[in-house]
Amino acid sequence: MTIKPATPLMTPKDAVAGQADRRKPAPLPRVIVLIGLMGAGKTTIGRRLAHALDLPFIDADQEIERAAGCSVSEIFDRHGEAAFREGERRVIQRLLDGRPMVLATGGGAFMNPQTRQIIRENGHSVWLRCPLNILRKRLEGRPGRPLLADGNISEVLETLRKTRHHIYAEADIIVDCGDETVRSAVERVVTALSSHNPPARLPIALPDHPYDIVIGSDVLDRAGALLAPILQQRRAVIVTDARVAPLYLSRLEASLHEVGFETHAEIIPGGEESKSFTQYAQLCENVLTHGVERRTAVIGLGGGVVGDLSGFVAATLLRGVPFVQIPTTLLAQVDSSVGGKTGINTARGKNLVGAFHQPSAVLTDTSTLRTLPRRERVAGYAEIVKAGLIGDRDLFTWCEANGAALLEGDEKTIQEGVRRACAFKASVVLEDEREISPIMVAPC
Ligand SMILES: Nc1ncnc2c1ncn2[C@@H]1O[C@H](COP(=O)(O)OP(=O)(O)OP(=O)(O)O)[C@@H](O)[C@H]1O
Ligand SMILES: O=C(O)C1=C[C@@H](O)[C@@H](O)[C@H](O)C1
Ligand SMILES: [Mg+2]
Repeated sequence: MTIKPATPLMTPKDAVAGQADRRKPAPLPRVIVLIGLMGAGKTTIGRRLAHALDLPFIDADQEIERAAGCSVSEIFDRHGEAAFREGERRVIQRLLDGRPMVLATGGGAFMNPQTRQIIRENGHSVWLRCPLNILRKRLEGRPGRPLLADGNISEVLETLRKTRHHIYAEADIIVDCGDETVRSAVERVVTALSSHNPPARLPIALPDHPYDIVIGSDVLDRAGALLAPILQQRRAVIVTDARVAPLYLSRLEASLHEVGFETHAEIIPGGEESKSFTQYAQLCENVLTHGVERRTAVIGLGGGVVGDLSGFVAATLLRGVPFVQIPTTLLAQVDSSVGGKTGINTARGKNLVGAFHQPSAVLTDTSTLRTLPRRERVAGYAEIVKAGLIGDRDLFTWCEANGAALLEGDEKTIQEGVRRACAFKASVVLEDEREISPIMVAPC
């Protein structure tokens, strides 16, 4: 079997953040983009933050004013809000060219999907989240903000909160700012930036269906922010089992709700018996009764049984809906969640009815392994060793040096093991996505 060279394991952004070598403390990000409602302090905090980090400071509103030769209010008056928004998008695109800086955006900038994508690709976004009563006090009697020109400030702010907070929640980092001094707000942002530990991303470069395996600790709490840019609809059906649900379902739901997802959960009994025609039919009926559309995602939260069954439901409901895997056993993290194989068992054997259905993303939260019995962890580790034995000498050598720490539950070591095993498996999948070559069909 020929193994393709490993796919790039890190996005440039992760590499900048120091993910390439986990032994070194991550350096602070060098392109920091502040977002949040009017009056949150993006300009004020941003200027001081840039000074503290010895970075240039740029205020997008001021850049737009300079380019237009008039104030934001005058742009709104003369050309209308749509023209301002278009100018804002162009200015931010021009500014974020890789140069290190602290960029304070206007309150509406992050609402534009293209601008969000530019920020995501080129910087680290920080949402300055501030209670509305404080914003109101700061903004009262201060001209220059056209959205507040006519209308009651509290009402305008409440409308903006409703329409914007769930989008701001997609930021890489959220910092709660209140009535403290600007200095302590800056300190808070610096602390958040230095403790920020972005997950590693392993791109699976399938020609027709590329996606990422995102690996990190507490990824579950950021699931909403990670999935919102990928999924076409903020609606999802979560499938999980009776053991996993009390442990992790509410955290997943909370992170999805934070970015405006509507969710419905289906809880199946744990164990291999659930990979049956009966359970499959029941699940399909339940989901259809609840209501599902072509763009509604099915999210499998659990081990291999949940992943295989929910994946098959996703592959077949309405002839296929988007699917997300959130594997919570080590075995599922290194094996069944990679490759798009879904299915159920029949009386004649395991996995005999199923489909290839690649996920839109795999979110691997290694902190969920803390509640996994050691026996299950050993089973997952055996799969990592197997990958090393059959085709990845470096991985096997890595296991010899790090196996004990992994089995002890050291999370950084687990993340590295998962990443290496998934990279190996991904190279096999890229070679032969549908397991057509004879070697792939062999039971290994
Ligand atoms: N702790 C604080 N953090 C941030 N700003 C504060 C703080 N205390 C007072 N302010 C004041 O709040 C006002 C609003 O701040 P600023 O103009 O920086 O907000 P902004 O987020 O840039 O708003 P906009 O989106 O309208 O540009 C300023 O007058 C600032 O001095
Ligand atoms: O919240 C907003 O939409 C705005 C905020 C300001 O920074 C300016 O960009 C403009 O007044 C619009
Ligand atoms: Mg400002």
